Amino acid sequence: MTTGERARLRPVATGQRVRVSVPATVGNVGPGFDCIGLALDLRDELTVITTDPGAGPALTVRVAGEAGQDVPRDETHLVVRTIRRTLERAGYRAPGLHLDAVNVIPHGRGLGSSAAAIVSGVLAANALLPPDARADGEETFQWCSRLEGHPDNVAPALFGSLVVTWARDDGTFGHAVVPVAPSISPVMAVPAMELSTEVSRGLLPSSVPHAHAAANAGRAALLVHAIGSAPELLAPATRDYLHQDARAGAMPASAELLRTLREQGFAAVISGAGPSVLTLAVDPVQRDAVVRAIGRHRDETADGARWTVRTPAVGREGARMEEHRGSSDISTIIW
Ligand SMILES: Nc1ncnc2c1ncn2[C@@H]1O[C@H](COP(=O)(O)OP(=O)(O)O)[C@@H](O)[C@H]1O
Ligand SMILES: N[C@@H](CCOP(=O)(O)O)C(=O)O
Repeated sequence: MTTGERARLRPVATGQRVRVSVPATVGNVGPGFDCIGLALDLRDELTVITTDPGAGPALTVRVAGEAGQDVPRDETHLVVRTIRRTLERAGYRAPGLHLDAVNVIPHGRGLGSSAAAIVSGVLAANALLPPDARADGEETFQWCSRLEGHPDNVAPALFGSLVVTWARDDGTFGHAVVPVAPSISPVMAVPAMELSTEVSRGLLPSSVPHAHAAANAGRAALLVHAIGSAPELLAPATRDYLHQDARAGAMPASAELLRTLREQGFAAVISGAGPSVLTLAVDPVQRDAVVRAIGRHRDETADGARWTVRTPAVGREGARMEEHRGSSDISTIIW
């Protein structure tokens, strides 16, 4: 944006307060590379207030929880950058901004923290705009996907549940939400190490054998059936042929845990680009068995991964956006 264009941006109203909550997401879910994602009930919370810059600093950022010490507090903060870009795209700017973030989603572990940050920023910015300048749901999905690059994270972050996405010929994305069978119980094993999505994507081959592509198509189709109405098929339905082996060298402990769990018949996958390992248990009884199996693996192997095990429910609700008017607690849910 040129200086002249920037000067023409209109300020959004000061004194607005919006709150957004966005779930963690598991990209790929095994064979759904870059196109299937699942929301988990682990949610980042963000409050954004527009302030009068004459009365204090132009930007203040408060962060608690995951990566609280690591993320920047300035204009380079991912949510701040996203808010600014989204306002500018609509012809507006923020006079002064205060952000209050409570992060629950671990960073760089394959749980879609960057998608959650981008979705939070886009929804917050949209709510700060005058109603007639706001983007609708479809436009919001396209813009978030463009900023993030991975619709398999963005779609479940926005809409919840399991979502199948596809690239249209014109470069936009479609999405279809698939209900998840009520008994399905996720188990997430999160290692201490981080792996950036960018680094993990750099390990992928530029082409794959036709037989692998064909086998993968069968498993991805089966996944959509299994997750909705046939959880007993989840183990074969989560077999991937496109990305997990290629990335294993960057996360050997995750690859080893994945192998151990799949050998026991559990539906384990690398979560997103890794290095966390997600298992979709068919019901809560199997979920407890998976947790015990991870515990045994941890005791028997000195892999140094320092696994943390979490059992969040499926995120049946996507992002939630509340707009607060004035100083009262009365809010309107607008997403
Ligand atoms: N809530 C957040 N606030 C600020 N930056 C964030 C937030 N979430 C993610 N990020 C940025 O995104 C990076 C992680 O993104 P990525 O490598 O795609 O991993 P993943 O999305 O799997 O957690 C973090 O290191 C941080 O720079
Ligand atoms: N389809 C993407 C998913 C990346 O998810 P993240 O949570 O690791 O950012 C990929 O496999 O690269």
